[in-house]
Amino acid sequence: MAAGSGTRLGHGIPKALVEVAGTTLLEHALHAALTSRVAHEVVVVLPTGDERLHAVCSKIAEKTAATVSTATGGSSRNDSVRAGLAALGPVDHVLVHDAARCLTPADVFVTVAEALVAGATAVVPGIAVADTIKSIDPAAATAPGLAAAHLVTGTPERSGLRAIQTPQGFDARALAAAHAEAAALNATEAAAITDDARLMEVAGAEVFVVPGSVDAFKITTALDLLLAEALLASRHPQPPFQEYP
Ligand SMILES: Nc1ccn([C@@H]2O[C@H](COP(=O)(O)OP(=O)(O)OP(=O)(O)O)[C@@H](O)[C@H]2O)c(=O)n1
Ligand SMILES: C[C@](O)(CO)[C@H](O)COP(=O)(O)O
Repeated sequence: MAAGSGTRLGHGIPKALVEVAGTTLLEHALHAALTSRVAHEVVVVLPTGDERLHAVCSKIAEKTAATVSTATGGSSRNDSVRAGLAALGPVDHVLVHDAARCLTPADVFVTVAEALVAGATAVVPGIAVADTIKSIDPAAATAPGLAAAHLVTGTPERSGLRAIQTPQGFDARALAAAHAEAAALNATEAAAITDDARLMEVAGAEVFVVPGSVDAFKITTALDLLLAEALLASRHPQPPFQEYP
């Protein structure tokens, strides 16, 4: 998924085109996906008409035996996922990945794919939560003199929480059906669906969490980009990547 605008990153270009260690986020993401060898077909969902990102996909397509094609994303991540699914050929399983999580190690793709092959309908990578998480009611009135404060409504037990990442893996037909049902959601309901696994939960499917990676963080703000640069400096091989499986 590479059709986002990268507003929070603030580079004024699609986030997938932003570079880390001289290579675009998109190429980093595709490098991991292709290195994992779990996919024979890759559909890259891009912003409307961005030739630079199409050029990245064309360059990579020449270096891999996998089929690499593109689709045009929509105004929301869910719209973009639907566009990608529509462009995919007939498959049993599908992994949906955020290009923004471009440093996700290849073995996370393998872990998700293996769980699908073992029979899971929906599988997401996740990591333990380091912070204490509290729920709030954003709509509740704040106390006088506490304008920026929100009343805490609960503290879920941290051991029962996971920070969820991508790639998220699914039975392809089940995911397509869940997305078809989601088209009937109103804007508020749709905005509450922040990952594909939630759609599957709403559709009544069992969703399993498998181990993710701290390297699979989502590049959202400038701080994340600094972290990505530091992480890449510790990795080998360094980009640019010369070949793909
Ligand atoms: N309409 C959209 C929105 C998001 N995405 C993708 O979904 C992933 C997660 O989205 P996010 O991190 O929010 O990316 P942006 O939407 O680009 O970021 P922002 O919200 O800051 O604009 C990203 O890989 C992004 O490219 C997408 O394909 N289509
Ligand atoms: C799909 C996701 O990366 C799982 O954590 C996350 O929900 C994407 O959120 P965003 O607001 O669309 O970046």
